[in-house]
Amino acid sequence: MSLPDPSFLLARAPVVPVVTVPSVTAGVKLAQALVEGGLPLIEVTLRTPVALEAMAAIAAEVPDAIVGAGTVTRPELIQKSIDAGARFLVSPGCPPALAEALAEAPVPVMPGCATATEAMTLHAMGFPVLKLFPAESAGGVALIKSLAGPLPDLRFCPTGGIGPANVGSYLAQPNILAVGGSWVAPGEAVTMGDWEQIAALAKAASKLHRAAFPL
Ligand SMILES: O=C(O)C(=O)C[C@H](O)[C@H](O)COP(=O)(O)O
Repeated sequence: MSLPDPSFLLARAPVVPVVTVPSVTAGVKLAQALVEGGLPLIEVTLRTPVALEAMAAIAAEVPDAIVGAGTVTRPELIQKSIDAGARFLVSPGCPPALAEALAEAPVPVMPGCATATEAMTLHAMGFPVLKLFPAESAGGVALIKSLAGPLPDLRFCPTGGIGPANVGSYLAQPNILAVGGSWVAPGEAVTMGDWEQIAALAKAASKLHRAAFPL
């Protein structure tokens, strides 16, 4: 069985900003800055009360943004996210009931895994691209390289602990399509409304080279 494939979305940018929005207005401004910097894919974490509303506002007001929902930890968040305009879904981990519900979603999903067993379970369910989370503490680039041998068909979008210092080594792996991270939208810059800084960080990230998608 094959499920909707996130690869065509991830082809758009090497970095998926993982953003936590304090308000709807900040979410829209943040999305505009990220798009301006060249990062159209935006994962809005469902960690703040305004997250769904902010996602809907981004979908309506920032037409070049491709907004998705992150921190999808419970099945009931799937339809709510899609109703709010999410075009992809991301989960930090994947207990069986959540994995089964995500496998029914009509949009591409990147379910989270951190071990070979979790990756194999999700792959057997038909998910073609997995989030590796928390990437750095779970084993980082070494883990991704190790998984490439026995699981050559799997592709990853690692997230957690990735930043300017190590992003290049992740994107050099052919089984990594893109990485996720919050470093392009630092909380302080969001709070201060420093959209120029965020656009500049996004611009630098958008130019990163990926082994999986030769430019
Ligand atoms: O909220 C979720 O769904 C998550 O899975 C966690 C995020 O992906 C990480 O918090 C981003 O990691 P950092 O770039 O290290 O900040």
